[in-house]
Amino acid sequence: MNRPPVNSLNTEHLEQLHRALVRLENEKCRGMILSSSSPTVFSAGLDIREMYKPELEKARKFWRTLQDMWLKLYSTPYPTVAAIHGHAPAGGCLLALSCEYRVIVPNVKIGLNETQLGIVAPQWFQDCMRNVIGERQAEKALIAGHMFNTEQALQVGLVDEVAADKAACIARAEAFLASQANLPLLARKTVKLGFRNSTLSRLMTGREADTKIFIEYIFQPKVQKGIELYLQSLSKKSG
Ligand SMILES: CCCCC/C=C\C/C=C\CC/C=C/CC(=O)SCCNC(=O)CCNC(=O)[C@H](O)C(C)(C)COP(=O)(O)OP(=O)(O)OC[C@H]1O[C@@H](n2cnc3c(N)ncnc32)[C@H](O)[C@@H]1OP(=O)(O)O
Repeated sequence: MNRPPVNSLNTEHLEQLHRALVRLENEKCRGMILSSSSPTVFSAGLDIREMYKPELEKARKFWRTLQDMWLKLYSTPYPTVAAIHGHAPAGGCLLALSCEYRVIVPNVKIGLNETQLGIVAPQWFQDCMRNVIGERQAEKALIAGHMFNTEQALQVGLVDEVAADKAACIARAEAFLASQANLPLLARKTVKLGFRNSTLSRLMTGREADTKIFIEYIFQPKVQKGIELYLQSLSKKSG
């Protein structure tokens, strides 16, 4: 990902990611490392400005593009690793959770923090967390909107490994891909999709309902007010 300053996910960036995933699949790619050009941020999650006083059709397109990108990422036939050498809140955490393996560096925060922002992580975000860290830990983390530090993320199983820095993180991600290289492709893909099928189907069969929930939620005046205040707090911080 290369969308400075924080790889926030707007419609255009989501479309780029989706196109890249389609191309990798068409080219029969043998593995992907999802990484960031930023030295300190993996991805800041959804671009909050896409949800602030949006036009209805633009908001719908934004959400559908996110769904398209995630459905592709979660179901890739090739192995995927997230090299998390920077913070990964909310949608950034979703990207990492959607890969098959996660390597992180020290001093990083990662988690689905939506509750803390006064919004609710959609069901499929929650499913991804549950699938990785289990029901009990996911429930606790989601209710609190907890951001895990590196050590906590490793302890709870949210990530698989800690590497010293970006170079080591990429090297460990490559090592994971190498460990998968000799597995028969069809068998590997079939098992992966078997594990992920119920989560994928839940969104695929409920896409319109999911979009409707998103639209109804973000268009509430009190939610808009919360988004406005959050945006102000973010830009005050950097200003
Ligand atoms: C089961 C039933 C379900 C029902 C569900 C119903 C409805 C669902 C409805 C809504 C769900 C919506 C889901 C949302 C998921 C998300 O991803 S929301 C996004 C959450 N992201 C965050 O909270 C991260 C915020 N950012 C940060 O914490 C920090 O920026 C950082 C990532 C840790 C990096 O810090 P750093 O110090 O390096 O950078 P700055 O903070 O100075 O930021 C630089 C610059 O970037 C802007 N910015 C940061 N994050 C975002 C963002 N996510 N979107 C847009 N812009 C962002 C920041 O404002 C600065 O801008 P500048 O002032 O112009 O320089």
